[in-house]
Amino acid sequence: MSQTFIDIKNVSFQYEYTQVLKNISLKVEEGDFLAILGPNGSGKSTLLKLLLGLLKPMSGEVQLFGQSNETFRNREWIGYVSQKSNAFNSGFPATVEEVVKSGLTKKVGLFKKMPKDANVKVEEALTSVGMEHFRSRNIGQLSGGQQQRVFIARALISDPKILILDEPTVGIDHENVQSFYDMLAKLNEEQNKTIILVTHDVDTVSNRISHVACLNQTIHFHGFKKEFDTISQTQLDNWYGHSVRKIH
Ligand SMILES: Nc1ncnc2c1ncn2[C@@H]1O[C@H](COP(=O)(O)OP(=O)(O)OP(=O)(O)O)[C@@H](O)[C@H]1O
Repeated sequence: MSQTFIDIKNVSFQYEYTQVLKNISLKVEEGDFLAILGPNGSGKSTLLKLLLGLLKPMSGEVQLFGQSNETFRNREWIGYVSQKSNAFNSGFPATVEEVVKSGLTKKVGLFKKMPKDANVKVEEALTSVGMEHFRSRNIGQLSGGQQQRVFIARALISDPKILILDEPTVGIDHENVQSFYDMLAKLNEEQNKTIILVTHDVDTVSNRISHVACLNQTIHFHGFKKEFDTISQTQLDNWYGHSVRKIH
């Protein structure tokens, strides 16, 4: 039986004056490949920050691997790639290898020595995202989509159980979005990574995803991708507050 990795129980959150999330309940099981969809400002990044323990709910509780987020210590089990991580200018002085290796500091600590097999781990992580031939390249000389893959490799190097990606397809052109999802699906299927990705773009939700959650202050829908496909355009427009395109 699969294990519940994330259990969000009736969580509400507000910044000083703005109520952002109301009574959110959501479970993520081991092996899920979940897309969280919602318009700009619907609370997606805030929800991720609550999951990562960067914010605390006003009410309700977030449990990670059966433990309260407050006391959860195995942070290396969760790999996170933030929004706009792929925004280096061409002169940025770091190679792909250096960027990926820096992901190990989460596991070994900032001032500890790198493990002997660090180079092998870099190779494995880069191969997982199809970037093994770019190891010596300067990070700033890669395209947005290639940089995004490198940051996923950086998150993968500490062998997380969950990979959380905030709007990873922003800046990737349409032809490459599908191969990007294929790469994520491979991580999900072959390496059993549970994946949560956030996007405000209904268009980019690929069939490779197993589950979809629609968020706009509350969770309007959470279920299998094939159930999501049966939701009417009008219903989606209502949740979004404006017209959205759903492309099959
Ligand atoms: N630090 C903050 N202080 C006050 N309000 C904030 C803060 N961060 C976000 N907000 C507000 O909370 C709401 C939700 O923001 P959030 O970034 O979670 O939305 P989002 O769904 O990720 O949006 P986007 O798709 O544009 O990235 C917005 O109205 C935003 O202006």
